Amino acid sequence: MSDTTSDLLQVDGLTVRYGAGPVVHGVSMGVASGTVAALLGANGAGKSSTLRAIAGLEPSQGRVRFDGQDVSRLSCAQRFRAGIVYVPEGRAIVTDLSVAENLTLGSYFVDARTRVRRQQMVLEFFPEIATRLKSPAGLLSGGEQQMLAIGRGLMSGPRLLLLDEPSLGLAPLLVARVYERLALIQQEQKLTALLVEQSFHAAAKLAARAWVMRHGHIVGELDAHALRSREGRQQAIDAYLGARQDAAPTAHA
Ligand SMILES: Nc1ncnc2c1ncn2[C@@H]1O[C@H](COP(=O)(O)OP(=O)(O)OP(=O)(O)O)[C@@H](O)[C@H]1O
Repeated sequence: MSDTTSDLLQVDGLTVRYGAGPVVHGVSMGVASGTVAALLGANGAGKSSTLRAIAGLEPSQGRVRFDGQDVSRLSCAQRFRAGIVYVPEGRAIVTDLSVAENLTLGSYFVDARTRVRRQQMVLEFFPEIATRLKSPAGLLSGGEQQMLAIGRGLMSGPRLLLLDEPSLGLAPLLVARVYERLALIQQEQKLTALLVEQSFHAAAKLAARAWVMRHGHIVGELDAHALRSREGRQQAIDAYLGARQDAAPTAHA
């Protein structure tokens, strides 16, 4: 597993349990500063639980280090203030509030000047919502709501963005559009992000590293080369399905 001192996020032996048995079993991973990494896997593999535990939204065992500091005992609010920002799946925006108000929610604790600057930046990345600032967020299309959810995350000035399945429920064209924007943000803002995806295709274009989860375990790790090769794709699919245990993807660090 990747675990170098240059990693902004280091996770060691993370275990999450809701009832008796764990749904995430001792997961370890590292995300380097300025890179996007992905957690891949089928429904119920434990991806969201892992991401939510890193954000401090689920109780967990193991260690989460952020920028060299052990944040394992910090609350989700303290982790948020440290710069760990979780963008939930399902475009969890406040539908009754306007687009502008939703963006403000993401920057509640910053001064007005910073808020204006960040909003300008977000609207440049997502011009689709720039003309809809006064509309109730619930009237946006699915893709626009996802853009708003990511935009709200960016408003808080994240040092690490935790993106829970940005492609969920979107048509392929919209998935491509959302991922294009994420690539642009990564390029221009040197964003560090860990994203959870079921769609290998979507994540493979953006991520520099990925882990495949199955039944709460990491069963494979892919580097940028493997993510973009046909062979790597097949290995990941096999690992998703548990089809060829002997062919699970291996590290290319
Ligand atoms: N709050 C909860 N209480 C009890 N069990 C839960 C809870 N959240 C998730 N689980 C269970 O934990 C396991 C892992 O779920 P998780 O959502 O982390 O998987 P996932 O890989 O993100 O799946 P999906 O892609 O469908 O969201 C599943 O068996 C799920 O039913």
